[in-house]
Amino acid sequence: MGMRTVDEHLADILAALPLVPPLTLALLEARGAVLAEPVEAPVPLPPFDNSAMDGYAVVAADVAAASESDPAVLPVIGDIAAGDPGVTALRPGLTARIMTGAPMPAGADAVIPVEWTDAGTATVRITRPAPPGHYIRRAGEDVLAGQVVVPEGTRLAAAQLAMLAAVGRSHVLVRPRPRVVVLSTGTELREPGSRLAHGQIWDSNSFMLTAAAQEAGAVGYRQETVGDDPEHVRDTIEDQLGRADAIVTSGGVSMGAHDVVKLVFTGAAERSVVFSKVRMRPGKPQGFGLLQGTPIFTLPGNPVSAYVSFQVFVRPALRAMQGLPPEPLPTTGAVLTDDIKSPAGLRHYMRGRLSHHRGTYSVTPVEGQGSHQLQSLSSADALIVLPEDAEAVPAGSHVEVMRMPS
Ligand SMILES: Nc1nc2c(c(=O)[nH]1)N[C@H]1C(S)=C(S)[C@@H](COP(=O)(O)OP(=O)(O)OC[C@H]3O[C@@H](n4cnc5c(N)ncnc54)[C@H](O)[C@@H]3O)O[C@H]1N2
Ligand code: MOO
Repeated sequence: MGMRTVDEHLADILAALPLVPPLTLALLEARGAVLAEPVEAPVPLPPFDNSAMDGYAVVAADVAAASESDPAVLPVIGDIAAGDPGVTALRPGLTARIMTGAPMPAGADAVIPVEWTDAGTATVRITRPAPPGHYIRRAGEDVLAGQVVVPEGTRLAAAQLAMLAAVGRSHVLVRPRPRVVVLSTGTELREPGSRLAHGQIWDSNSFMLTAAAQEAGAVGYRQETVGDDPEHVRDTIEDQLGRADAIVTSGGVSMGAHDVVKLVFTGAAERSVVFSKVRMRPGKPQGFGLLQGTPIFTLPGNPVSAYVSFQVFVRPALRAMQGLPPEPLPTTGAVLTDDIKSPAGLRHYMRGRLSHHRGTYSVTPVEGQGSHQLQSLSSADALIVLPEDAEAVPAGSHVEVMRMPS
């Protein structure tokens, strides 16, 4: 149970994590999942040459001399709508009306937008010339047949789902969002909406951690809180192993006489959970292990400690379980507005508020940096990350800041 650094603790977690097994999902079910196969286009996109405008398909040479004063007048032999092949070929001296997305007829080599014409339906007067190729979208100019359009390891959002549909895929092989079961422990905890007796508080961590799991791209399942009864805690967690890809608990991991999570998993049968002290503030007491192969993160109970622990360890881990790089929250550089002190030897995460002037961020620590002070977390939008060797950091210093999800 020696002290270890944030980086060491995260590296141990990442080394032990399993990947979520891949499965095949329908496209809209796959949003937020990570592609587990490279997807290739079976055909080029567009699949055929087509019109970029509503107008007239022509042989460019027929309109080369057209002008306002001397328009080209051509017979219109029919209409070509998108999805309807209609006219399939055009001889010189003729034209066909064509709509955006409709296939170009053989023989035509340009499209004249309707705005350059009198919009005629039997014959049309064209008042401007166009070079060959004008307003034609060529087959394959978006994607070539056989091209990988979405690589393996891509998280699927709206744009990628569109790409997959556009190459004809209804289902894809993905690593789904991990299912994260969240459990708060503590006999003092009551459900929000119920009455408190002296010494009791409303459970906030399980709501926070479930939402944070969702923000990290996982599926969060909140459990009702459990008291400091080891049997009950063990049974509840074991019951969840079947449906969880990961378990996150809060509370019961420090030095108290009733630190139930620690008690349960320090027993002989469950030695795979390791409890450690990490050189960070807040978030010193941490636990991590595998229960029958399922990762469990036992986070400290102080709400801000639980939040910071989640963002620093659990968020990257959930990404890694889907095969994504284990990146932290998005970070930015900012100029500190106030003098601050930081404990030597610990990585320090302070709640702050970012502001932006003329391309530069500045960050102001918020009042109330105790690990029980949720109001300052709730009013913050950033975590200021102060390295282990920082002690007195004056206003004007450049600091690294993690942006909290909003
Ligand atoms: N003698 C020592 N005491 C403590 C140490 C230590 O090293 N030596 N470490 C302190 C630090 S740092 C932290 S962080 C906490 C971690 O404690 P636990 O993980 O055992 O958490 P609890 O004791 O269960 O709770 C701590 C605190 O947080 C409140 N809490 C817990 N769960 C919730 C919840 N779901 N919603 C809202 N608030 C919650 C709880 O009531 C306590 O006030 O230990 C220090 N002690
Ligand atoms: O580490 Mo505790 O997390 O400082 O409050």
